[in-house]
Amino acid sequence: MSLIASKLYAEASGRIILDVPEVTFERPGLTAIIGPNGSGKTTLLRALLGTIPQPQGLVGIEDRQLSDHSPQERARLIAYMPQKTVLAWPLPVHTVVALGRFAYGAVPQRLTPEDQARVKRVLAGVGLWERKEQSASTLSGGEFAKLMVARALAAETPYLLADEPAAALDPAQQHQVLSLLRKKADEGACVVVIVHDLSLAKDYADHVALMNEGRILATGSPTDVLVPDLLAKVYGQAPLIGPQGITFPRPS
Ligand SMILES: Nc1ncnc2c1ncn2[C@@H]1O[C@H](COP(=O)(O)OP(=O)(O)OP(=O)(O)O)[C@@H](O)[C@H]1O
Repeated sequence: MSLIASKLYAEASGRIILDVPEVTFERPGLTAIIGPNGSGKTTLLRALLGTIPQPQGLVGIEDRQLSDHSPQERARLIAYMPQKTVLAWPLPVHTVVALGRFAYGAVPQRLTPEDQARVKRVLAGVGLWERKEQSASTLSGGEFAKLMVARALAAETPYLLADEPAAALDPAQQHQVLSLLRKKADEGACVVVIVHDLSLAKDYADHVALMNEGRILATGSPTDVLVPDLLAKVYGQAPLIGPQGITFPRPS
């Protein structure tokens, strides 16, 4: 089982911002999408989800076109964590996570015992269970990012697309969040996650897709893709790759 997309394409302001003839994301598995700012990572996820219309493009999931699934089926199939989330109302933390159960017919004030257990489990998993009554609008940036992870995990979808879920987090919390996503993949899901920290890609991903100028330049295992020559092509300089991680030297 997998998510297979073909002929994904987008232009903006007369410029090609996405051109992906074919890409496959394995299930189970965790794929890290890496690439410099503006290389098309978010555009790729949005094209997969259909929020950027794809007249020629095809996105197949579980042997059917994503567009053939009803909205409720889609919500049970694929969860999306956007890079920026704005909450319309100052809802308590536990209610925000309960929203992740909507596809199962949950109403926040009347959760089934199964919904309640799931909400508790995911909030505890990101260390926010004690904050369940706090208004989500008062959480710190990092706490809010973890809340979004909890909401996505509450949906229990076999596919999860996450756009920089670790960007606002301190190093320890980054590992906590990536570990949760890793666990989801180990439990059978297809997790596609955009990360900027190449060490996280190396530590947690089964597959890495390297993007540049709207195209996927390379895909493969972290060992295949996270190599100095390839990375230097897109980041402009070769990183230092060692047991402690992948870092870029100060520009001289
Ligand atoms: N609606 C739009 N109009 C004009 N340009 C756009 C539009 N949407 C995206 N772009 C451009 O497309 C390019 C790819 O954007 P995208 O958000 O996919 O990059 P990214 O790799 O996710 O970047 P980052 O790492 O900075 O989040 C960028 O140069 C962006 O400015």
